[in-house]
Amino acid sequence: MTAGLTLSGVAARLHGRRLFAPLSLTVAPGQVATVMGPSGTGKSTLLALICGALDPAFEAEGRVLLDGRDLAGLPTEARQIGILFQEPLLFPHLSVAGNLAFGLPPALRGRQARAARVREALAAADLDGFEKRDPTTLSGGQRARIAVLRTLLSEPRALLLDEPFAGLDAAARGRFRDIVFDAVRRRALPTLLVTHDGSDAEAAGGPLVHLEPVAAEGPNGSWKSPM
Ligand SMILES: Nc1ncnc2c1ncn2[C@@H]1O[C@H](COP(=O)(O)OP(=O)(O)OP(=O)(O)O)[C@@H](O)[C@H]1O
Repeated sequence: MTAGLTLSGVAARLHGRRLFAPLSLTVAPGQVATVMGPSGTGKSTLLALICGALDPAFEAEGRVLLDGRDLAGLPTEARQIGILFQEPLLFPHLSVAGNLAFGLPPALRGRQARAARVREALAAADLDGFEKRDPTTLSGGQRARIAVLRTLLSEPRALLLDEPFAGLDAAARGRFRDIVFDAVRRRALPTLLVTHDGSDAEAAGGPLVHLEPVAAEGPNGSWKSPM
C-alpha cells in the first residue's frame, strides 16, 4: 500500500475535451505538493474532482487513492478530505464556537465533550476566549485561522488548499502559511496546494506541478490552444 494521496492519470473533461493533460503524482503524508498554472487550466476543478465534488458538467478520468484506497464512488463526506478556500466561508449567523463545532465529527457525542474540543483547539491556536465572538468582527487573518481550525477539527486524512493565503497581506500570509504547514506536518496529512504565488510553492517544499491547457483540435484538423 502507498501511504498518502495518489493521483493516477487524473484529468477532467468538459464536453469531451480534457482541460489539462492527465496527472500522476503521489503526495506523501506530511508533504505539501503545489499545483500552479494559468487561470482557467482547471486547478480548482482538479481539487473538486479529488474531494468528490466535481461539477456534473465535467467527466472525471483516472484514479484517486488515499492510503492505497481507491476513492471512486465514495461521496464527498466519506472521503475525509479537508478543503480550504481563499474565502474562509464562516457562517455569519453562528459564533466562532458554533462555526468550529460544525467541523467536529458527528461521532463525537455530548455537548460538554464537543465544547471542550472547540476550547482546546482555540487555545492551541492562541485564540483563547474567542468562543462567543461574532466571526464578522474578526480580522482577515483571524477568520482564516478559524477556517483552518474548523477543517482540522473534522480530522481529515488529506488536505486540499485552494489559494487560502491569497487574501492576506505579506506578514499575515507568511504567519498563516506557517500555521497551516506546521499542522500538515504534525498530523502527517498529504496536502495539495493551489497557488499563483512562487513563495508559497517554495515554502511548501514538496513536488511542483504545472497544469498546462491541453491543445484542442481546430476546425480543419490543425491544433490550437484553447486559451
Ligand atoms: N460548471 C462549469 N461549467 C462549465 N465550465 C466550467 C464550470 N466550472 C468551471 N468551468 C470552466 O472550466 C475551466 C477550469 O476552471 P477552474 O476554476 O478549475 O480553473 P482554475 O485553473 O482554478 O482557474 P483560476 O486560476 O482562475 O482560479 C475554466 O475554463 C472554467 O471557465
